Amino acid sequence: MAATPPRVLTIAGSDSGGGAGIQADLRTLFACGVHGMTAITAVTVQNSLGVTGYTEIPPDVVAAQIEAVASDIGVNAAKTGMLASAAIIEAVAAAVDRVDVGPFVVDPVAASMHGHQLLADDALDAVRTLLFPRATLVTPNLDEVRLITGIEVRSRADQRKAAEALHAMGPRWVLVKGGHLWDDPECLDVLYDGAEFIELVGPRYDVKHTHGSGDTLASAIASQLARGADVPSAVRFGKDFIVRSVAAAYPLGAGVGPVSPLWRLEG
Ligand SMILES: Nc1ncnc2c1ncn2[C@@H]1O[C@H](COP(=O)(O)OP(=O)(O)O)[C@@H](O)[C@H]1O
Ligand SMILES: Cc1ncc(COP(=O)(O)OP(=O)(O)O)c(N)n1
Repeated sequence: MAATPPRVLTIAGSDSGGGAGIQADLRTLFACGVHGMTAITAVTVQNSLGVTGYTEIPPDVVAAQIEAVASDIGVNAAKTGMLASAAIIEAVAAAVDRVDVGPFVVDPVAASMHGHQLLADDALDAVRTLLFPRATLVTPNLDEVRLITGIEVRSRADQRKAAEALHAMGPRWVLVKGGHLWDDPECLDVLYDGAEFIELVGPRYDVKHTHGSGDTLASAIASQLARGADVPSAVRFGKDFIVRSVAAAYPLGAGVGPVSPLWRLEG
């Protein structure tokens, strides 16, 4: 009998195309050698061309999924993705107060890469006041930074200003991802704990297929937090993991294909 691996809970939406959301999280968690568990928040109708609709899961069912796995299996780290509504965020915040989910990574997913809204407008306040203060780490992209703080990031210096503004909302660590800083020849992500800035620099690959990159990064980070890594080490692992996964991205359908963690299972 094998030993039980670390256990990671993802609280996120389903992507029927398999590129992002719960599907990307489980694929990444498996590739990182941990046991993945799910609290599904919404079922999206999605393919490589975008999202055409979604149905939300009732908030009490989202909370019940979290409590069911935490009370029996145990959770060494958790991450969030699409949470859809203020009511679901309220249910998630209350659930993670009731049970121990370990380090809590909040990826404040607001829209798909094609621009389809995945979070209600009136839920932003709940992200700021209910999720961020409970987070070990928040991982917004630059669109999410603008929605949450009002700061338009146009440079690496702006990324630091945004990190300070986000940190003031209560998370222990902030990772401002720089994938959308299109003019930057590299992809710089800035990690901040209120005292020190840590720059994670990676190449910017000229690829179309980057669907699910945010989910893959946050899941890879959560896998290391579940193993007991500190946040800077977990984020360094995640950055290396996403760079290799973007390099391994593949075409799918007529639109944008997914980044792929399968490189980790090969050879
Ligand atoms: N073309 C790319 N080449 C290499 N790394 C990338 C590329 N695009 C994004 N990344 C990296 O993928 C991660 C997610 O990036 P980002 O696009 O900013 O967020 P999101 O996927 O949530 O929109 C970050 O670590 C970022 O630096
Ligand atoms: C169900 C679901 N969750 C999250 C996303 C966002 O993924 P994507 O569109 O690839 O955007 P980024 O990963 O770049 O933030 C989604 N589309 N569906």
